[in-house]
Amino acid sequence: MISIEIEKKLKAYKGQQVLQVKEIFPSGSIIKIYGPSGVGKTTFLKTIAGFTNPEKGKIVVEGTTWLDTEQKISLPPQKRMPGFVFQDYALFPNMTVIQHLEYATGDDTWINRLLLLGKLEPFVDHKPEYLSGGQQQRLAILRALANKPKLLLMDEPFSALDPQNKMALIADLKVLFAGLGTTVLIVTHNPQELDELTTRELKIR
Ligand SMILES: Nc1ncnc2c1ncn2[C@@H]1O[C@H](COP(=O)(O)OP(=O)(O)OP(=O)(O)O)[C@@H](O)[C@H]1O
Repeated sequence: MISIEIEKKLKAYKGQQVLQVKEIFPSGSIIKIYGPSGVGKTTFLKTIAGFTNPEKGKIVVEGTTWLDTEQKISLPPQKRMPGFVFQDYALFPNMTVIQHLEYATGDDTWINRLLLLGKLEPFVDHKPEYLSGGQQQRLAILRALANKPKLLLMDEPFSALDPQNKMALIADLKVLFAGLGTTVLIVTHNPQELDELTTRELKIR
């Protein structure tokens, strides 16, 4: 189970905006997160991962307290280590596809399964600049899955994929998430396209 209660002031251009979320997600649930532009969806994911802190809040993931502002507990990102698919991918420019995955895991069987899922086997020796936008985005997804995280945070993870690749990948991910029992939070601008995959939704207003 993942329990999240946060209150965070956003650096809004005009006025004061507060991101406020109080939710409990069962383990293994897949949640789509949506809401107006600028409401704080990306900031919400970054707060869970520990890249930024809220003024008030408590985050408990599978029995471990990641954050408790009252108790002055805030685990650093490297101790939380959820899988994270960044909106801009954040790939390593000097690493090939295979090196991105080997950096996160030594499990070659798992790496091969991921490469197949992302249709990236022909490109294992390519660095990001020699991949298309869609291939880069798929690599970002595979890298986030490489260490089989219990919690996966995805920020607009399918935005660069054509409809056919998107549908195929979503179907494969559904099976893979179920196998891992991973809880997945997916920020999307297009909630309908995730109907097949997600089991819950969270609207941030
Ligand atoms: N670390 C931070 N602390 C406080 N405010 C932040 C932080 N990072 C971003 N913000 C502010 O939070 C607001 C929301 O940004 P964010 O990117 O989270 O929105 P979003 O809902 O993901 O938007 P979009 O749908 O357009 O991607 C912006 O006004 C931004 O300036």
